[in-house]
Amino acid sequence: MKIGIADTNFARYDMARAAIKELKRGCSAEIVRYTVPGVKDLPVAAKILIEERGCDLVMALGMPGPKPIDKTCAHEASTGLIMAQLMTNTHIIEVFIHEDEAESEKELATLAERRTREHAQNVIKLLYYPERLTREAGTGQREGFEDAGRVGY
Ligand SMILES: Cc1nc2c(=O)[nH]c(=O)nc-2n(C[C@H](O)[C@H](O)[C@H](O)CO)c1C
Repeated sequence: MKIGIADTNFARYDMARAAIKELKRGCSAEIVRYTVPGVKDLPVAAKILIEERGCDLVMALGMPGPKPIDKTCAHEASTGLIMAQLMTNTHIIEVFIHEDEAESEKELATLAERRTREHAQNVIKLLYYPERLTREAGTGQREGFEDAGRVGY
C-alpha cells in the first residue's frame, strides 16, 4: 500500500509531520510526500501522486487563511480535489484547518495536530479496516473537536 501526503508551505503548522507519525503508528504503508505552495496547488499534486507515483490514497493537507479571498481559494481547492477524486477513482482525504476555527495560535496548533491525526486514522480504516468505518456510521464523528454523537437513541 502507498499513501500520498500533499501539503503546503502556506500552512502555519507541519500537518504532514502529524499525518506521517500517525500513519506510521497504525500501518506499514509506504508514504510519499509532495509539498506545494498553497491549497489551490493540492489537486494536481494529489493527481500526480496517484497517477505517476502510484499512491492508493492521498491526504491533502492545507490551511486556508481567515480572509474572504482565502475562503474562496479553499472552496476552489475543494472543488479541484473532488474533481481529482472523480478523475482517478481514488480517495483524496481533504484535511483543511481554517485559521479562524481557532481563537489562539496554541489552539490552532492543537486543532491542526488533532484533526490531521484523526483523519490519518480514518485513512488507515479506509484502506485496511473498512468495516470499522461502517461500525461508526451514524455516530457523529468529528475530527479535531469532540464528536457530536448520535441522535434519536
Ligand atoms: C489568497 C490565498 N489564500 C491561500 C490560503 O488561504 N491558503 C493556501 O494554502 N493558499 C492560499 N493561496 C495560495 C494558492 O493556494 C496557490 O498556492 C497560489 O495561487 C499559486 O497557485 C492564496 C493565493
